[in-house]
Order: sequence, then C-alpha cells, then structure tokens
Amino acid sequence: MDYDSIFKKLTRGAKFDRKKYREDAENLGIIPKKAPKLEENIKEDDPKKGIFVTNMNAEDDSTYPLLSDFNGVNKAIKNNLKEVLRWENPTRIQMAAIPILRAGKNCVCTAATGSGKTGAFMIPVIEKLLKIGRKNIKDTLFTIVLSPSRELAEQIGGVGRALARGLWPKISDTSQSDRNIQSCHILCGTPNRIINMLDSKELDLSKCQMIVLDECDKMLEITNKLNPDDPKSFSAQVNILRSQEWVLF
Ligand SMILES: Nc1ncnc2c1ncn2[C@@H]1O[C@H](COP(=O)(O)OP(=O)(O)OP(=O)(O)O)[C@@H](O)[C@H]1O
Repeated sequence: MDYDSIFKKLTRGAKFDRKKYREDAENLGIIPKKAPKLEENIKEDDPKKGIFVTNMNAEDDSTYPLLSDFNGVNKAIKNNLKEVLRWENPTRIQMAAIPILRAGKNCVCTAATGSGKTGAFMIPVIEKLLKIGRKNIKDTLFTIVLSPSRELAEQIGGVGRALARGLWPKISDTSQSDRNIQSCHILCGTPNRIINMLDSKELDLSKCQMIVLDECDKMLEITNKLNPDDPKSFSAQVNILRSQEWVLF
C-alpha cells in the first residue's frame, strides 16, 4: 500500500463522520475492506463499545489479543503509570490498540473523547524506543505526532513526559525551546508548525520511523494548510516516510 497516497487522500478534504468512520475509510481506500476488525471483542454493554481499531496491513490477518492489564508493559513505564499518572488498568482503546502498535502495524483507531487515546499510542511508542535502545537511537527524531491544535500537542507532550519520567526518551512539543525540540525522540505539534520547521530546516525527518495523526477527522478540516500539490507541503515532504508506520486516531 502506498502510504503517501493515503495521506494525500486524507488531506484532500474528505470529511469523516465519526460514527461511520470505518465505512468512509473503506470507501476512500484508506483501509482495505477485508481489514480485520477488533470491535467484536468489545462486549455489547461496554460503555466504550464505539471503539474501532483496525490493522491496515491487509496481507496480515492475524488477530491481536486485547491487552488485559499493564503487567506486560515495560517495568519503568508501568511504574510511571502507577506513580505519576495513577492509571491502574488500560482503557478499552488502550487494550485494543497497544498490541497492534507493538506489532508495528499501521492502524486506524477511533474512540470517544476522553477514552485514553493518547496513552494508546504513547505507551507503545516509548516501549519501542526503550527496546531499540539509546545507543541505536542517539538523538534522532523517531516519531512525530500531529494534532489539530497547539494546546492538544502540548497536552500530548505532557502525557508522554509523564510516561517517560526518569527514562532517556525525550518527548517534546512545539511549545518547548528549539534545543529541546531538536534533540527529542518524539515530537508533538500542529501540521503548520511542523511544515514551517521543515521549510526552515530546523527539523530533519530522515530517520523518523512513525507518524501518528491524532484527531485525524479534525485534521481534515485544516486541509488548506496541507495542500498535497504544493511541493513545500507537509505531504510532499513526508515522502521519505512512505514506508514507515502510520497510526491514525
Ligand atoms: N488507563 C487509564 N486509567 C485511568 N485514566 C486514564 C487512563 N488513560 C487515560 N486516562 C485519563 O483519561 C483522560 C482522557 O485521556 P485522553 O486525553 O488520552 O483521552 P482522549 O481519548 O485522547 O481524549 P480526547 O479525544 O479529548 O483527546 C485523561 O485525564 C487521562 O489522564
């Protein structure tokens, strides 16, 4: 699958209705029609039954068991979950999305506001960094998280820093100093700010392994800032991310 064209489709002004997200995503060709679903694993009476998580890798029809608790999470992160954030158990979206992200699959996930989506992608991304190791990662930017507003980017950065407290991975957002931004491993920001930083060569995405689009339905409303036909656009510049991991929330 050509992920650059997925991104172009996403940014071409198609609007998603959250309720029929899967249907829209299938009709747009963003996810394959026979992509495995996980919704069936969610009990009918579960208040979060509106969640939808799918692995976009059509050739892979393995099912990923739900994460039942935080016991299998990296010990240091687990400690921060308990001591810093005071999260005792994963939410449904975390249960469903973490195993798929751990397996390095591209995925599309939706869940209600306040259902814990930030942790659903931040926990496995930090785990991945710890697994690869500081020596191999050095100071390269590993993941970018795009969100529709600056406030949201700061909030996501804050959750990331809480999860990684006392650990080496550096999580920054575009409200932080240039020095912090340029040496971080996970950067959260709005598309506009990231495009400006790419234009002024303040940011290098050449080693970036993963792109997370948070609130991607809202991101579609800012398509004018993401014109894929403009050679300076973000979409044009992320061509280098073509074969990397994509996670849409
Ligand atoms: N596993 C968990 N246990 C307890 N609280 C959690 C857990 N995961 C997230 N939370 C808390 O739930 C709240 C909502 O989380 P978060 O902002 O990630 O949700 P969201 O789905 O991204 O919401 P939004 O759509 O508004 O961005 C936060 O206060 C967060 O600290």
